[in-house]
Amino acid sequence: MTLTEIIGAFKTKLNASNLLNSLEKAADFYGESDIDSEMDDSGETLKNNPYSSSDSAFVNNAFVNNAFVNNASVKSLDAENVSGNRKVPLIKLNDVWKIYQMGESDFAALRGINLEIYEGEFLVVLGPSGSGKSTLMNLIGCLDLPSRGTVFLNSGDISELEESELARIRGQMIGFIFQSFNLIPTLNTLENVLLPLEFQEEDPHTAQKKAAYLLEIVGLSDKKHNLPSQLSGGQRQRVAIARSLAVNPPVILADEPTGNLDSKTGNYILEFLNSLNKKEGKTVIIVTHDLELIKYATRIVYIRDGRIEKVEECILDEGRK
Ligand SMILES: Nc1ncnc2c1ncn2[C@@H]1O[C@H](COP(=O)(O)OP(=O)(O)OP(=O)(O)O)[C@@H](O)[C@H]1O
Repeated sequence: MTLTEIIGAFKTKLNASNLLNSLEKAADFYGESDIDSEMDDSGETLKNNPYSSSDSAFVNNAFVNNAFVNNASVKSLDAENVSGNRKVPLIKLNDVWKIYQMGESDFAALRGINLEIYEGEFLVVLGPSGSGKSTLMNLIGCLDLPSRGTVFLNSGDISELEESELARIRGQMIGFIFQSFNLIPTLNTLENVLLPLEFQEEDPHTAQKKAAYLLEIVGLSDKKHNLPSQLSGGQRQRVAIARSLAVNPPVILADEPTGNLDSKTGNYILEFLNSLNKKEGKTVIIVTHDLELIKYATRIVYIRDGRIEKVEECILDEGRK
């Protein structure tokens, strides 16, 4: 199987019926009332959902059964090599160290991290400023490589991959939501959301429809032609979320997603991520120092001074689903 075929197997659709709750929340939040008109008679599909033509369900078992890379030289943790019925982790960090050079001296930002992350988790990584959260997120998101130890992404050792392969996996598998939004200042809202689709060489007409659809989901249909500088912080964050969802990635990594937002917008964004996790089955990984976020977590990883201090499993009650 080629890398393209493997990635193709992971490309999934946004399930329209499952998105309705998110849309309804968005409608409530922004005081819009025309969302119902988008539904067909059964109330289950959105007429204009450009993601609904795909034929695969979101949670695809292929995701846990295939390595990213069909390369004999890559260390593999194939299902057959795992004893019993234990699931194969989507992401696995094995004794990971990150050491930054500081002039003559070295600084170890991560010191022997061991962590397994499974498909469908809502993982919250909590820790004080400087504890290594962003460094950890960069490694989980294949944006950086460890100084020592190994990062496996769906059983493939990422350090064995060419940068071009890593970039491709990042582009198609992982939606990043950063504190700084990372929007391109010279591109308007629509163009920013179109960017990853163009990178993926999506057909221009479909790409336009997808971008418009996502801006509708995040309540910014009327801001398509605004530049980032003409948006509020919360609106920029919502554009960043729309862009991160454009290629429908199965994994969403967020670094302080509510960082500088007012509490209403922050809550809306968290509810939206929660909905993507609980209803769409997307794996959500958030690094933060905000204790408020733990109410959404299925697991909490506490990090301090570059080490995992403790890991807590969370049992969700009905009200938090
Ligand atoms: N490129 C770098 N060079 C040197 N030191 C770095 C570099 N990046 C991060 N560090 C150091 O590594 C440590 C961990 O940084 P990191 O950004 O991961 O922390 P954090 O937990 O995300 O902090 P915050 O919550 O303030 O964003 C800090 O002491 C930081 O100063």
